[in-house]
Amino acid sequence: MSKEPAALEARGLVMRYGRHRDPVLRDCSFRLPAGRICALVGPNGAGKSTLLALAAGMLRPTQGTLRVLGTGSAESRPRIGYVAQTRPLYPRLTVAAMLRLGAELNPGRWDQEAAERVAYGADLDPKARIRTLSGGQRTRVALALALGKRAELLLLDEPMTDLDPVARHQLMGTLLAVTVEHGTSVVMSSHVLAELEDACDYLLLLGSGQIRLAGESEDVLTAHARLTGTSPDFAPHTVVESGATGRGHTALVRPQGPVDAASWVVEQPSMEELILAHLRNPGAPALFTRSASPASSQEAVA
Ligand SMILES: Nc1ncnc2c1ncn2[C@@H]1O[C@H](COP(=O)(O)OP(=O)(O)OP(=O)(O)O)[C@@H](O)[C@H]1O
Repeated sequence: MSKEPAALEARGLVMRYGRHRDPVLRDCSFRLPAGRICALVGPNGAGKSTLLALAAGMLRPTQGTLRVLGTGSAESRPRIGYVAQTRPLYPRLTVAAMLRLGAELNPGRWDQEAAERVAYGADLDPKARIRTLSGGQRTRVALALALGKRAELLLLDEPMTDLDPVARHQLMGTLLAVTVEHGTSVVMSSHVLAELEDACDYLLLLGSGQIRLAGESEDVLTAHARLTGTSPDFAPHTVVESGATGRGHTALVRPQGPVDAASWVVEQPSMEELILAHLRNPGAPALFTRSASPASSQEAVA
C-alpha cells in the first residue's frame, strides 16, 4: 500500500554524543506524514532537541537514517525552517538587517510580509540590535526568519517558552494560518501541553530514548479510555496507569476489544491527561498509529 509523503521518516535511529556515553536516541523508527502540525513531547533530557537538530541537519546520527522531506537532511536544508532552543542570531545586526539577511539567503522563496508580521507584531523597533533584545523578542525574530523562508517543514524547539501570553496567542495564530495556507509541516516541542492540544493534530512522545506514542492526536486519543469502577481488575485491557479514587478504582487503559459499560464508567481522557499518564509510566507499551509506523513490531491502531 503506498503511503502519503513523509515530512520525517526515521529508521533504527541511534544518537549518542560520545562513544562511551549512553545513547540519547535508541533505535527510533517512526514516520511523520507531510502537512501535519506535530507536538513533540517528553521529559527533560528525553532527546527532543537532539531529534530536531538531527532533522535540521545540524547533527549526524550515530546509526540509522532520518529522511527529511523525502531526502537526506543535508539536501533538505533549504526547505527547512529551524528555530533552535538557543535562538542563534547575529547579535550585532539590527532586526531589519537580520531579515534582509534572511531574504538574501533565501532568494526566490522569501516572504518579507510574513517575516515582518511576526517580527514587528509587538512594536519591535526594526533598528534595534539583536544583542539588545529580550528573550521573547529574539524568539520573534527567530520565528520570523523561519516563517519568512517559506519552509516546507518547520522544526521549532520550544518556540513559545519565553513569549508573553498575548504574544503566544498571536504568534500561534499566525503560525497556524501560514501552515494551513501553505500546507507546511511543523514539528514543535513544548512542555506546555494545553498549548499543544489546541494547535497540534499529530503527536510524538519521546521517553527513555524511544518513541512511546506516535500518530494522529485523534487516533491516539480514541485508542485510550478512562475506566472507573469498583474492581481494581481492568483485564483484558492494557493499563497505562491505575489508582484508587473516592469513586473506587480508575485506570487509563488501551482497550483490547469492547469495553463493558456495565462494569465501568467509560470516559475519553483529554490529551493532557493522556500525555501525563504516559510520562509518569514510561514502561507502558508503545503505540504507533498506522500512518506513524514504518515497522510492524509495535502495536498499531487506526
Ligand atoms: N552537545 C551535547 N553534548 C553532550 N550531551 C548532550 C549534548 N546535547 C544534549 N546532550 C544530552 O542529550 C540528552 C538529551 O538532550 P536534549 O536537549 O536533546 O533533550 P530535551 O528532550 O530537548 O530536553 P529539555 O526538555 O530539557 O529541553 C541530555 O542528557 C543531554 O545532556
